[in-house]
Amino acid sequence: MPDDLTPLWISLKTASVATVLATCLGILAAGWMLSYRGRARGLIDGVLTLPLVLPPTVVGFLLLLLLGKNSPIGQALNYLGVSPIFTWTAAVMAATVVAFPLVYKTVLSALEQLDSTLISSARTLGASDWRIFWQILLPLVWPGILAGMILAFARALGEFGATLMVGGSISGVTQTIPIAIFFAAEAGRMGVALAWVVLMVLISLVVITGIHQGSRNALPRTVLPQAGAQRLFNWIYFGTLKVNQFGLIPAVLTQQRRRLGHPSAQTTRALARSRSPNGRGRVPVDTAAREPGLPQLAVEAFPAPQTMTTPSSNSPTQPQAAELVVQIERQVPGFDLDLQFRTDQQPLGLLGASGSGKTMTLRCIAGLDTPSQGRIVLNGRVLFDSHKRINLPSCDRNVGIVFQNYALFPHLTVAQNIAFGMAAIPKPQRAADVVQYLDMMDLSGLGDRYPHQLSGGQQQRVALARALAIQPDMLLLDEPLSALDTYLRSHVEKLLVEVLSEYRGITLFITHKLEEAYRICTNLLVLANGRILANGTKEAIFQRPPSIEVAKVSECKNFSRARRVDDTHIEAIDWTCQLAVQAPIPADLAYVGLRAHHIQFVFPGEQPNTFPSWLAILTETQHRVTLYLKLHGQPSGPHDYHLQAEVYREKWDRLRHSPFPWYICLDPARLIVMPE
Ligand SMILES: Nc1ncnc2c1ncn2[C@@H]1O[C@H](COP(=O)(O)OP(=O)(O)OP(=O)(O)O)[C@@H](O)[C@H]1O
Repeated sequence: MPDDLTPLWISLKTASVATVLATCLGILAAGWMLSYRGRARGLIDGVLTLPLVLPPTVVGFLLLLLLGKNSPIGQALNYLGVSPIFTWTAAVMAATVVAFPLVYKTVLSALEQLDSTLISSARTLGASDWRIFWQILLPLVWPGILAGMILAFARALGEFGATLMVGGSISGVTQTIPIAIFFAAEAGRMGVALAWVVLMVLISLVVITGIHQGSRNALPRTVLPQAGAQRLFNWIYFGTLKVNQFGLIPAVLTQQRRRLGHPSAQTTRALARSRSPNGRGRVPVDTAAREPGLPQLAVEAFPAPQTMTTPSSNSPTQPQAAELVVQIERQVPGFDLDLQFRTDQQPLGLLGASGSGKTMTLRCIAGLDTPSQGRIVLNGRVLFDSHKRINLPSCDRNVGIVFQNYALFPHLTVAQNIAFGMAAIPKPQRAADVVQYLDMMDLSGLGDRYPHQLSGGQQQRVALARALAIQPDMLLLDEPLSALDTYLRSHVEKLLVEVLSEYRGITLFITHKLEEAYRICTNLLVLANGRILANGTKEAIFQRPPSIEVAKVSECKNFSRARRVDDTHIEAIDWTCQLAVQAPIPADLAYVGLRAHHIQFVFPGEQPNTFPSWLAILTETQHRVTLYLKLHGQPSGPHDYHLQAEVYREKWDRLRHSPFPWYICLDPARLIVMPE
């Protein structure tokens, strides 16, 4: 056994201080690197990682060059009467430098694996980069940080070469265990060296066990809130440091529930009503970039009704109509977005095939993406103007966004999620608001749960409540129902329709499903390849699609090339028939279309455009049957058909027993004529 244990205490002291320093520097460097997208990223990352791959003696030599008496830094320190070389400080520096990359790399990879929509959500909820870092990123990568710290401690504890170079082997000052082992072995004191080795092995085993535990905690994000380390972190951040912002909410919620006596859903729906076009947003009116010539924004355009107990109700002023004007271009490799549209308070549905640019449009409007050029004006407030170099950060746009994957903060409770964007509202009022949002979204009693303890539909309602809670001037809903099953979808959709009917701001609703857009939205914007194909009321787009592309997006199933015969007749080339039409025939007529459910089964000679048809094949759902019909003659196989007709089961049950041919009427009033 060694007679002098000071190397043990020096090692532990040095490794502990170095771990703390390396952790602070590593977290800061990783946080900065996460947002840095410059060209030098690879080079900077390489430099920061270098101590991990360089031999420790090289690191020590470089430190000597940097801090030695002949270096500018060394001379400056000398001038100040400080000389770190061959002191305990030098040993700490050496250990910090070699341990730093382990924290930096571990934290950076943990940050990079985080769902980016969490950061986007936090931004649109008004959080600054600093707040996002402390309240979202850091808690979520806490297990990763822990693992990085343990690795850093192990590395610092075993440090030898660099320490020897800059700290030397001063007994009782810089002589750590590895140095003590080296000199004991060199002096032939093998027993002492062995005793130090056994001690190091024991310490290393403890560290390895710690790493194992740390990595177990770091695994599934959904179990994080249950993890002890995460609880501790939440307690530190949200229970102590941020107690005023979050920690009190559950307690206040309970009090408020009692005080408010569970306000009825009817009453609390009034919350949505208060979302005026320029409601009580976080962006102070006078600090927002303003469209020249446009009237001053009303801060509280739609006063809350008497029953409403919303917190931040200011005195009512003159309402101003909600309006969003978008004129943007965005070029990325392989895709070119070029849009111009204007919308008002009526919900606008963005329809289009996958990759048509719907999400990119939303991200540009929310400030999560920057258009190459153009301008975006919301209620007279210029959010983006490439000519005037205006680009409001998303935290100042007052735009609520709901993502397809909900993007709820997994380490915060439901109440804390909803309250996240309400930092500017006084605490008691904020707590009352949260209660009302929970009630409004039929989530009463779930405020203390974590997102992973909720069903998909409940999570989506929390996401909607969280977006509404910032009282946004605009709601952006990116396929909010697509991850839900049929039952939940119709439930959440009903709630959404109710909320939107009360909401006074702009709503953009992205979906692939025409029926969903039709039920929720008043107007539709049809996109393809980054361009607008159609923009108008849903009825107009549905009844008179301006092109075959729009007709296809609007789920028209039957098309034929067409030629004009006279003012009221066309020839349907693919259907091999002449058709009477009611709509004006465009000069450059190219196609005729008919929706599957508009095909009627009639008696011969009853109506115009009636033709005999035979069944090629059919498909069925529980309610509807799709019949693939061949006109004028019997089909040669299942793929030989002209038209698809959709009928309800009851109709099919009557029709199926009728002998062929079945006579179908292509109603002149229903035929869609489309130009080239
Ligand atoms: N940051 C980016 N860099 C390069 N290409 C991008 C970027 N963001 C989007 N794109 C491309 O732009 C196109 C439009 O993407 P976008 O996500 O807007 O489509 P979408 O209509 O929302 O599709 P979906 O309905 O599948 O979500 C796609 O081809 C996509 O690959």
